Amino acid sequence: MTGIPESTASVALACDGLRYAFGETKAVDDLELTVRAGEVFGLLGPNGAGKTTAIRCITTLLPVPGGMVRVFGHDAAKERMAVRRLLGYVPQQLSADAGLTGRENVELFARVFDITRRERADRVARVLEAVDLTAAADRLAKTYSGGMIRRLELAQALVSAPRLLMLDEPTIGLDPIARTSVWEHINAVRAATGMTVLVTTHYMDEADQYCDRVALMHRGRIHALGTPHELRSELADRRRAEGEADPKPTLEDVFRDVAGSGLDEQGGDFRDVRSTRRTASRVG
Ligand SMILES: Nc1ncnc2c1ncn2[C@@H]1O[C@H](COP(=O)(O)OP(=O)(O)OP(=O)(O)O)[C@@H](O)[C@H]1O
Repeated sequence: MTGIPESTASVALACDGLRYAFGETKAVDDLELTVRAGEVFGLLGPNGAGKTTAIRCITTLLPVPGGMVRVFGHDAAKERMAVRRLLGYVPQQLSADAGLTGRENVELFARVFDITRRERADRVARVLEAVDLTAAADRLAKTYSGGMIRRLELAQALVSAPRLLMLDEPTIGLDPIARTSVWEHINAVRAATGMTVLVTTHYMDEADQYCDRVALMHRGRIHALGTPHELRSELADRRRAEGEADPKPTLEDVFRDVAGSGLDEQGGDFRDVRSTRRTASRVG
């Protein structure tokens, strides 16, 4: 942990001792996490680490049975509607309707968020433009590529102008060009609006490149936290002290070092991108 005191104004998300269990399985186990306003924060971990469960608690889709979650100071257990209004959420599962056009999909979300009729068309057009889907807006989503669908889902989440955008594995199953495009759009919107982004990913190279800070989660807890550079440098220093000549650890090396052999016991892997979740095939 960084140990830097955070003023309330600069904190987008605070989890304090968050716990969530499915029966005997402690999915989230005393999670301590602070995400600063305006940063892109990566929550990383192997399959089953507890990332999605934590995200569901933060988004109020699951209750908060133990500990505390605050989004911009609002208690996720007691002020659920206030928290929901501040959040945009792109889940792992498909959230676009293949039988609607891109524009209709985003309009649906605008209605759910009670955006007035007068404002709606303009807002929908603006977020479609922000994710580069203006030209394809009136085509059915089932004709979109995997990358376009992810950008459409991004537009759906952005239409309510969230202050905290939560993305659960936004680039899973996409080719490298589509992955870069999704990240470029996330970054452009962040630069334009100052929103905070919390993202989970199994792609360590993406986390290294695009996240301001990352937390390495394993078995429901955070085991390391810092900028990707800090985490890599710490491991390099340790390896150098152990006699390695010119260590150049990757973020994946850091995670293997933190999680140890437990990773293999769990059968989890950072690159375990299940083909069944391929975005394109989910829609087709
Ligand atoms: N609905 C559920 N019922 C029972 N156990 C569950 C349920 N959802 C998750 N779990 C268990 O809780 C633990 C955390 O799962 P979770 O999906 O939060 O992990 P994750 O880090 O998001 O994994 P992935 O990277 O595969 O999405 C795992 O042991 C999982 O098997």
